[in-house]
Amino acid sequence: MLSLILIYVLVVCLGFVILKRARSSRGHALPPLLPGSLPIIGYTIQVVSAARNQFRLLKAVTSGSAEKGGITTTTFGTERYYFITDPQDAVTAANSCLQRHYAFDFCKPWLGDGLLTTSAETWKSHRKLLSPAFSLPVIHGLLEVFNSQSRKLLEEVAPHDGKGPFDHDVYLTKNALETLCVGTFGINIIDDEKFTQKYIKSLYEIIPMVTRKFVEVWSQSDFLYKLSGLKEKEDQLLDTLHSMTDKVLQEKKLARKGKEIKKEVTGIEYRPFLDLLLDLSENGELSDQYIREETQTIIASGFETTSNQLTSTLVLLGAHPEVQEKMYEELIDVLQDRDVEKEDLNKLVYTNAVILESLRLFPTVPCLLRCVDKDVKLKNYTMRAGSYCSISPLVVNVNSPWKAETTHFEPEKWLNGEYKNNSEFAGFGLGKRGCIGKTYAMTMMKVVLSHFIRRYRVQADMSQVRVKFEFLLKPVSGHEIRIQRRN
Ligand code: HEM
Repeated sequence: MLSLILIYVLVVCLGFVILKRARSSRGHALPPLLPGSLPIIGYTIQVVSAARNQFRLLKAVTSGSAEKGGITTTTFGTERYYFITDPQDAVTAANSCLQRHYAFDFCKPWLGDGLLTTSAETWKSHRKLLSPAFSLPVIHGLLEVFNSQSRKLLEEVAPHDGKGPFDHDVYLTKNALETLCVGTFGINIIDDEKFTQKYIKSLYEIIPMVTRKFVEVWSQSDFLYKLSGLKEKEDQLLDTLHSMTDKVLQEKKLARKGKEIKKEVTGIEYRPFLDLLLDLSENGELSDQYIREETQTIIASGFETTSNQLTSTLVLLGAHPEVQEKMYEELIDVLQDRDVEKEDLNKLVYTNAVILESLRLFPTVPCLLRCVDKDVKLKNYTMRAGSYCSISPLVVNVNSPWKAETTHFEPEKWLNGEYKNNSEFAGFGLGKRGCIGKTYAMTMMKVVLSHFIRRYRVQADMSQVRVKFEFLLKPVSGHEIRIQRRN
């Protein structure tokens, strides 16, 4: 009797899946199947078995789609996914699908309804409100902070000068968090070293918990999540992460009391991020809750991305001494031994190409996941409403098969026109909902590298580098560098 019931349930489930699939492709030819997809269950086995190695999964879907001409499709559970690596289709998809994938909802207990996680309906007004705080004049106003933070970093790593390899990521992460707080929030709360370390540790722990929820489907049930003890752990981590935001807001409000806030940089009126929000809150236009969520979002998205990209860039430079020397020559030529000023930024063309090349090979954000909430017409296919799409900068950036694990690092290609930093370059995302912090990140990374490479000669061995993917692509071992002070 029990086996009959089981067979009946199985048949009903299968019928449901087939019906849903038929509806999701109705009237439109589907793109080629992602290699490895099985009938009915699609890519479910691969996704579930990749819970602890999502990088392998990302690599498989990315190279599979590139091989099949730039777009493939498969299913996971009852849901249809499109994998896009064709550059033009990627731009169309990114501009048409503004709603992020439901996996971002798993971050909501942490980031609330901030810019990164907010729905497509509310996104436009949030973005309009925050954009002025990331404009060029504001970023130019932060150059002093970027320069002094970079000098601080040089002193912090000095004990490793002339010694063996060390994990520079630890120093870059702390420094980038500090820079973000001083620059974007206008306060230094990082005096409390233990507090910062606890914050960074909690961040490193919560990210895998959140990303695993996507593939470990059982943990999406509140009941099972609670039962497994993971909910309690998540709440503890959230306490630490939220206390950082509270500390930032508390200190900032104190610092503003009775103080005239700087209004002008380069003759154009600007407001740093947190001042802009607090001004609006004093006028009653924004709630405290909104400010808290946006502050959390900027902390979460603004420091590990840049530090991570810098970690990879230094490894690449360390493994390519000829590139490093060429960059050093440019830096000496433009800057000699002084700080970076705003007029210098456009003159550092080779340094700029080095950063872009690092973003091409090791895109810190290697996957853009969106909901397809209406039919979207691409060059040769139409994505059906009610499905999901994944765009991978890994291949979009080069329009050729996967190269990220090779040591093929050639910044020159950005200068001779082979690669173009145009609207199809996906290192900072694509289209309207791309990275709001792009100018901040590019400027900050340029300043840090300009100080670092002028002070130290860097050595690294790329052959041992191992990376992982948990929202961000991150080197986890073999990425250590050696430094030697230049004369
Ligand atoms: C190397 C550094 C960085 C890289 C590679 C990077 C990359 C990206 C990418 C690819 C996206 C789009 C994600 C998607 O479409 O799903 C994005 C969005 C975003 N980034 Fe960045 N980012 C960097 C630095 C920053 C910084 C410094 C900040 C803030 C200070 C920031 C804040 C954000 C925010 C708030 C969003 C969401 C934008 C929106 O939904 O409108 N990022 N970033």
